[in-house]
Parts: sequence; C-alpha cells; structure tokens
Amino acid sequence: MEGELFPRAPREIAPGAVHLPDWLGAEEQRELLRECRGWARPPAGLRTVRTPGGGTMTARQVCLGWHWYPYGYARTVVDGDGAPVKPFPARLGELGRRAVADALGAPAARDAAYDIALVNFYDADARMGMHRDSDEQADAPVVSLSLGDTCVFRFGTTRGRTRPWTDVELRSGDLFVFGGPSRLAYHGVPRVHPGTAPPELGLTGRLNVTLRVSGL
Ligand SMILES: O=C(O)CCC(=O)C(=O)O
Ligand SMILES: [Fe+2]
Repeated sequence: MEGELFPRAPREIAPGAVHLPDWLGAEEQRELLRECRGWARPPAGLRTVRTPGGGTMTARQVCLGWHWYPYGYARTVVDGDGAPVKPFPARLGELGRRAVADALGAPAARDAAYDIALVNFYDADARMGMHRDSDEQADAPVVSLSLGDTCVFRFGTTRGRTRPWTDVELRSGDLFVFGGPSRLAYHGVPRVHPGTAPPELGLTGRLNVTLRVSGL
C-alpha cells in the first residue's frame, strides 16, 4: 500500500497457511471487482444464506461452479431462486494455481483443478464466525482474495473454534492461502473496518473470493 513506512512482508501464519500482502495489483483488483459485480446479478446471484438453525449469515454470497449451501454443494441454487449455478471461469482456475505456486511453491499447485468460487460480500456490520471449509472432498489449498475494506481475518487451529489463533489484517489485493496441515483449520472474520477500501477501487464494503477444489 502506498504511504506504508515498511512494506508488509509475506508471512507463514501456520504450516501451510501463508499471507501474501498486495498480491493483486490495482488493475487486477478492478478487473476482479468488475467480474464480481456481474456474478452478483440474478439469476443465481448474490443471496442471503440461511443456516439450518434459523439464523442468517451477515455476509451475502454468490457461488460459481458449485453452489454452496449449509452444508453441502449442489448444481442449482437449492436454497434460493433454484437457477443453475454460474459456470466457474477458467481464468479463476489459472489465478488459483498461480496463487498457490506463489504462496506454497509450484509442486503444491500442480494438480489443483479449481472448480468452485465463493464470493462473500461484507458490509460494515457483516462478520463470519469461526468455521472450517470442510464440505469439499479434496485437500487442495483454499485460495482467498480480498477486495475493498480491510478486515480482521482470524486463523486458528484444526482442533476447535477457540484460541490459539492469529489475527491477520487482510487488505484489498491481499492473498491468503491455506492448505496442507492447515487446510481444515478454523477461521473467521470478526470485524471489517468500514471506509478503508482504496478510494480508486470504487467499492464500499469488502469482497472476498475463495477458490476451492470440490473433489465432486
Ligand atoms: O471473507 C473471508 O476472508 C473468509 C471467507 C471464508 O472463510 C469462507 O468463505 O469460507
Ligand atoms: Fe471459510
């Protein structure tokens, strides 16, 4: 980020979990945002996710490739408008492999055939509780790209939702990859900092795109 006294350094948060600050340049962020706006349109667009307990998730979501619902995957929006899920663009598969190669090294990326994108939109009050990404049947790393407002991303262990954890600030353009021994670690977003998006991006709020391999 401009104005930073020291550039933020790449950091291994846990074995197999790596934060690469400023991985997407300004133009790549604008392009991904443009695409997210298209994916968010109906049919099979941005929706509020209802959990089986009767609650709602505060981050709104749109899926590509496979539709995620609590707690599984389908080819249609079974808990929404019923439309077929939008296709997973090949470009995102390439982006995912490049991300894994940069974060974990080329061998980790070789066989990762990304086929799911979950796009979460957070307004100022949205959060995501501690959870594992455990509905996939493949152990390829999860690739997470952030756009817009800065958030606190909480990365814990595979043992449970509680401490120890590490709080990482994810800013617009940052990459976070978790695979290997951290693939099933609990993580969440306890807080978004409103008004911190780069003004030139033109986004109010935060978008996070996770790329996954379904194994389905
Ligand atoms: O918004 C984030 O940074 C995390 C999103 C997430 O954990 C998920 O979609 O499963
Ligand atoms: Fe997650």
